[in-house]
Amino acid sequence: MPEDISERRKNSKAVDSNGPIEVTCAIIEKNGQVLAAQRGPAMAMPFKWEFPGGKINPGETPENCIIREIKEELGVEIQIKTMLPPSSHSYPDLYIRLHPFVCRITHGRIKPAEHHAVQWTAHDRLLALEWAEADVAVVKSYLNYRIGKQGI
Ligand SMILES: Nc1nc2c([nH]c(=O)n2[C@@H]2O[C@H](COP(=O)(O)OP(=O)(O)OP(=O)(O)O)[C@@H](O)[C@H]2O)c(=O)[nH]1
Repeated sequence: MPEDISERRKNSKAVDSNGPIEVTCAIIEKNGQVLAAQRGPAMAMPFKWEFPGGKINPGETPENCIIREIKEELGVEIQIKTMLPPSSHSYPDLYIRLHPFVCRITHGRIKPAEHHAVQWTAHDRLLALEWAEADVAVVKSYLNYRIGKQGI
């Protein structure tokens, strides 16, 4: 991976306190589609679409974080296929860095515990969704990755 987050966390408290909140997200693939998740009405950015995931806990690797978050949020186990480059975004009150993992489900049936809705979405429909701002760059990065891999 391009950057060792836990190493950076250990080495620099100052960078940490001013740096982005590190968030993992899962781009879960199945049959040429991707799972998008819709935020609920009571959440920040209500009804925006995002990739399931969440904040990296202290001492946790990004890989362990995404596996834990997907179990908590969707009730399934995943296998990581690859990771895409991290993508930073500043909201007015929040600075985050998203760490996207391309994954597949290995066990279980999806049962969303936190999201308003989830939707399998074809690649050519992805950009039509109303994504949380930070995710637009992630979607584009994913589509470029797919084009580079095999064409879509
Ligand atoms: N999980 C996730 N969070 C995203 C995405 N895009 C994006 O801007 N975010 C933001 O990143 C932050 C992640 O927080 P979260 O609420 O999902 O993480 P969490 O479950 O660990 O949080 P919590 O324990 O505080 O509830 C939120 O402010 C969320 O709005 C995305 O694609 N996936």
